[in-house]
Amino acid sequence: MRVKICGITNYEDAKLACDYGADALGFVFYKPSPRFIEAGVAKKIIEKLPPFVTKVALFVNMSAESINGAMEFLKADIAQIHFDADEDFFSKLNCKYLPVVRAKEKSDIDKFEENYKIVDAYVPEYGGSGKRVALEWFENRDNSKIILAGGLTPENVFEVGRYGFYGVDVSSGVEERPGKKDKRKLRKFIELAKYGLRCG
Ligand SMILES: O=C(O)c1ccccc1N[C@@H]1O[C@H](COP(=O)(O)O)[C@@H](O)[C@H]1O
Repeated sequence: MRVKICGITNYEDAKLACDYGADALGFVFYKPSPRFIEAGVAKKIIEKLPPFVTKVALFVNMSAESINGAMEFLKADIAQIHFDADEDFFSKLNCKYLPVVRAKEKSDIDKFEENYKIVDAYVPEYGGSGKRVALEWFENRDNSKIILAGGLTPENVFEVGRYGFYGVDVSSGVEERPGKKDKRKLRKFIELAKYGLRCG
């Protein structure tokens, strides 16, 4: 499984995640989040990252025009659209994007059927809440275009291996405090998600 580590706020955490084998890093451009990062700071981190790590910029409730501008400035690879948006909105984006389904019920996970997408648990406030999606919703279906998010930790990531997800996305579950990653949790999460599950 591919692993995205979200909520990167500093180069030290970004470097550690890359060294441990993360496939993607996420930067949160949503001011109320404790993981919010200024665009200028994120840009400097992105410039230093290795070429084979995908740089993801996460947006909440922003216009397509503002997101296009931010993506151009950041030189990030993918925009994570962490709010409900319609086709008209997506058609205005000039960049690669990942829609997020904030799932309240099982039928929600079928949205954006043709796209790669993130499925996160619905919470009224946005993101990084640690709330989980019900895993039984993913039984007996093709999950190969789904990146599972929501409440994943080094302790529970082994549970998701058998569902055939494209990847997993974690933010709060690998932190020592909001906005700061925990070295041991980062390493354990990435190793278990990427390699541990194959043998187990
Ligand atoms: O990480 C944040 O602070 C955040 C803020 C606003 C929207 C989304 C956010 N993070 C995303 O939320 C999910 C689940 O996070 P967690 O692992 O449960 O803490 C994930 O997709 C993050 O990218």
